[in-house]
Parts: sequence; C-alpha cells; structure tokens
Amino acid sequence: MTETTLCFPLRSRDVDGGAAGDGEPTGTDEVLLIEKRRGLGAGWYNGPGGKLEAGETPRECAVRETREEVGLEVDPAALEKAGELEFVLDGTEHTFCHVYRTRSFAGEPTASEEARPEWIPVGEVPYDRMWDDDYLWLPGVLEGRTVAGEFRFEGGTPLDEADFVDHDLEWDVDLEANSDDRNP
Ligand SMILES: Nc1nc2c([nH]c(=O)n2[C@H]2C[C@H](O)[C@@H](COP(=O)(O)OP(=O)(O)OP(=O)(O)O)O2)c(=O)[nH]1
Repeated sequence: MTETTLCFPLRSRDVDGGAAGDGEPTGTDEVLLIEKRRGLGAGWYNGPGGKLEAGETPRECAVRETREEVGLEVDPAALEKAGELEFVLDGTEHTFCHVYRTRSFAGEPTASEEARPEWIPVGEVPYDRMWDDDYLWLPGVLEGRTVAGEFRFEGGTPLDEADFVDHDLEWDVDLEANSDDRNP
C-alpha cells in the first residue's frame, strides 16, 4: 500500500461584467491543477501531490510535492484536510490518499519536468481528462466539503490502466479527528 497526497490550491478571481452587464465585479474561484507529465496518471489533470517519503507526515508531503512540482510555497498550518481516499485494486488496498485544499500560498506556479500547472475556474475542471472517479468527489472538495471514499478498480496494474468499477462515499466527515495522520 502506498500513502500519497494531493493538494488543491484555490484563489478568488474578480471578473468584470456580471450577468447583468453592470460592470459589478463577480467572484469566481479558480483551482490550480497540473497536467501530469510522467508517472501514474501521466497525461491527465490532477492536483499537485505524490508519495510520502520516509519519516514525513502527509501534510509535509503535500507541501513538499507542491513546491517540487509547481514551485508554490504553501503554508502547512493553513492546509485544510479535505479528504481521505482509498484506491483498491483487485480487492487489495493499493493507495491511500490524503487530500488537502488551501488558499494560503506564496509564489507563482511554474512548470517542472513532472507537471504543467494551470489555474482553472472550478466550474470548468476537465473531468474528462482526469481519473475516472474524480468527478464524484472533487467538486465537493472544491466547494469546501470533506469526504471519505473508497474507489474500487479491477484489471491489474498499473492502477491508471485498470477499470474503475464502483465506490463508497461519505460526505462531511470529521477528518481532523482522524488526524493528519496514520503516520505515527
Ligand atoms: N485525482 C486522483 N488522484 C489519484 C487517483 N489515484 C491515485 O493514485 N491518485 C494520485 C495519488 C498520487 O498523488 C498520484 C500518483 O502520483 P505519484 O506522484 O505518487 O506517482 P508517480 O508514479 O508519478 O510517483 P513518483 O515517481 O513521482 O514518486 O495520483 C485518483 O483516482 N484520482
């Protein structure tokens, strides 16, 4: 079983010209996604993230991966735990993923060998170019909700070539109580 993280940085954008065309600013939320260039899920959009290193907490991992992949410095204390997702492959737990969101970060996203970053309005997230389960949980996470989910895949490794077959989801769970961390 691999323990991983995902981090979804969010920002508000003021856009001129509301529906009424009265020039009133309208807020729209954007999320920083990456187009993953290599490894598991290459070619698909996702949040920055990756595998925990030895001795690292999930929160530390989310901060490090976001820095390494897109050069954004997120504030660990302000990372909000948004989800805990289990990916099961052929009946065996394959990956446990800690999901975070944040509005507190510094710097400008920059492309790396691993990732091409892109700010995308939350209503325009390209679910057809993401993992097959993401449309089930990411919209709620981007709205500020918390989720615990199990997603079952079949068809052997690698996980990103297996078929997504079914899932269980629980919303508005108390993740802080579970704590950051299955890591001792
Ligand atoms: N959004 C989303 N992310 C997923 C799903 N399944 C899954 O493993 N992930 C995440 C967990 C990890 O953050 C990421 C896997 O990337 P990774 O960075 O660990 O894998 P990699 O092979 O590129 O690893 P590395 O060589 O860079 O260490 O994908 C899914 O169904 N949806």
